[in-house]
Amino acid sequence: MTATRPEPTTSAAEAVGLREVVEIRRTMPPASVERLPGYLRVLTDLAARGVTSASSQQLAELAGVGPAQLRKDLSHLGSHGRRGVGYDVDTLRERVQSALGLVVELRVAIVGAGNLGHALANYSGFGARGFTVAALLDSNLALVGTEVAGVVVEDVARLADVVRDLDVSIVVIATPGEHAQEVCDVVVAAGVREILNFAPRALQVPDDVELRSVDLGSELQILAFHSRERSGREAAGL
Ligand SMILES: NC(=O)c1ccc[n+]([C@@H]2O[C@H](COP(=O)([O-])OP(=O)(O)OC[C@H]3O[C@@H](n4cnc5c(N)ncnc54)[C@H](O)[C@@H]3O)[C@@H](O)[C@H]2O)c1
Repeated sequence: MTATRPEPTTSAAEAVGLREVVEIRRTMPPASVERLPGYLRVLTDLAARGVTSASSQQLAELAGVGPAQLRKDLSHLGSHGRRGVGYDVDTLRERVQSALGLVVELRVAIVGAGNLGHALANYSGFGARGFTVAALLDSNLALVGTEVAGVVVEDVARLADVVRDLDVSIVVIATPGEHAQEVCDVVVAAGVREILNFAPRALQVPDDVELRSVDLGSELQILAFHSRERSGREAAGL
């Protein structure tokens, strides 16, 4: 494993302060939290283009939300745009990053180095959003020792060591569904509290573990439902 630990960045933490971050997390409505990654993406793009300030109208348009919604969400961070000037892009970006806990780069391990594991490990966009794929693990010994995107695949039997040694805080499960719960149990036992599951299984985790599941198939089915509904309405002349 060649990955080195990232240097902690303190500027964002200083900008908001740990106690304030805890308070923001406690009081911010979950729906507002869900929109923060979108705001962060917009602010990161603007900063990369050298834009230093932006109005709520501009930010809202880029993020695909209403300006009133955006102002309300950002007010939970204690950020209020200045009339005629708007928001300072760098300061707001630091606040959003800080509220999301991205003051240090978070280290992710992917369990399952198959098609999906490869695709995720090769995705170059994580770095810009505060994540490093630090480890890739698999039970297939033919894959162990091979390299994907500069990361050497480890035996999943070493998961607890890898989590500890590489300071992994988020694990992505990309194994077949029938193995996902056993993998999940090992991940939880290794002390990981944030899990992103791609396997088509409803996983059971303790209350203090945050589990999110991604299911592109369900998303497509929902789009298919809307497509059918629209065709039906059009056919009926409604
Ligand atoms: N959520 C989505 O939108 C979405 C999209 C694509 C795939 N998937 C799911 O992601 C999973 C992976 O898909 P894929 O195409 O990469 O499959 P794949 O068969 O190419 O890869 C699965 C990998 O998991 C490994 N594995 C099996 N059991 C394991 C265990 N106990 N511990 C560690 N590794 C183990 C296998 O050796 C293999 O390398 C599947 O469950 C699939 O249904 C979900």
